Amino acid sequence: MQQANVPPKIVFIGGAGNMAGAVIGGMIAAGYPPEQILATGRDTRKLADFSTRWGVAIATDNLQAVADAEVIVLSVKPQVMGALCQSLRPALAGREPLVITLAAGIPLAAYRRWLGEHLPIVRAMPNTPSLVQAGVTGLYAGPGVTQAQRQQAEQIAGAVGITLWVEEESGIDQVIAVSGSGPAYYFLFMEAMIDAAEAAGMARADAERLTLQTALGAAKLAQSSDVDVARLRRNVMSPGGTTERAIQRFQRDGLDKLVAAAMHDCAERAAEMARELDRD
Ligand SMILES: NC(=O)C1=CN([C@@H]2O[C@H](COP(=O)(O)OP(=O)(O)OC[C@H]3O[C@@H](n4cnc5c(N)ncnc54)[C@H](OP(=O)(O)O)[C@@H]3O)[C@@H](O)[C@H]2O)C=CC1
Ligand SMILES: O=C(O)[C@@H]1CCC=N1
Repeated sequence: MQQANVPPKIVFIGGAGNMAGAVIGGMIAAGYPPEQILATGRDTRKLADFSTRWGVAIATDNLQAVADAEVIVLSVKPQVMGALCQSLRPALAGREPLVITLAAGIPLAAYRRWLGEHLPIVRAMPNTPSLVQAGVTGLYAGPGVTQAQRQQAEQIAGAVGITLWVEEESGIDQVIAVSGSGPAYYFLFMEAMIDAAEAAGMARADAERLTLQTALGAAKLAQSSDVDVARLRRNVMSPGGTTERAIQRFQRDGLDKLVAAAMHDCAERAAEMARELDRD
């Protein structure tokens, strides 16, 4: 029985991986007690390093790890999720811990098949900036998830950034295309700017410093501003000036169509992954 004011004991399966690691790091930075977190994995060295960094408990035995967990976060790659869930099933029979899955492209129906119909399951789609508490997490609650369990999911995701609950499961694929995969789009754009600045003669370290601070500044300005991003862009573009010339090039070469097509491909890949599961 959970004591008043003690946050739930959470087990992260695949806890030292990129995504769960970012969520755990962000939660601890936000004050979540590390002793309430258990991270599992297969690589003992990686787990030990992770535990040294964050002070959380670690384990390689998933079945033992979930035995008394109130919340179980599944964060393995989609390709191994089915086998993992089926291996957990015996430990979950007759119990109803909240299961939160971070995986892209696996529908709720598959978890219900693998784990049992009785479990309350939330699909969450976070992103790696959760590590610095600047994350975004999309959330979708399956059947049987209680209001208290929604709040538990919200408490975890809300500790590391902003949250958005979607009413339809397909909304998770839209969240993937915007914020789940989105950090990689910005990193790609930054890489391109750094490479171009270096090619034009700037020292790489200077190019990195200027590019990152510009990205941060633009995002902060947009977040604190009461005008939209199109207006902020126009504020930088003096008529007949330098920015206008650069923006004209982006627009002439179809940046908006390219972005829309890439986001479409991203969401479509999530749907395709779900179809591949059905064929297995
Ligand atoms: N990366 C991202 O930006 C995002 C990822 N996601 C989702 O998060 C999930 C994890 O992705 P990501 O963190 O990038 O992948 P990683 O490969 O970094 O992490 C997965 C972890 O799972 C562990 N693992 C594999 N098999 C088992 C097992 N049987 N038992 C316990 N642990 C196991 C691995 O540990 P070991 O090395 O010890 O085997 C590894 O640390 C995916 O489903 C992905 O769709 C969602 C949103 C964003
Ligand atoms: O690329 C992927 O499949 C995962 C899901 C969202 C971000 N990374």
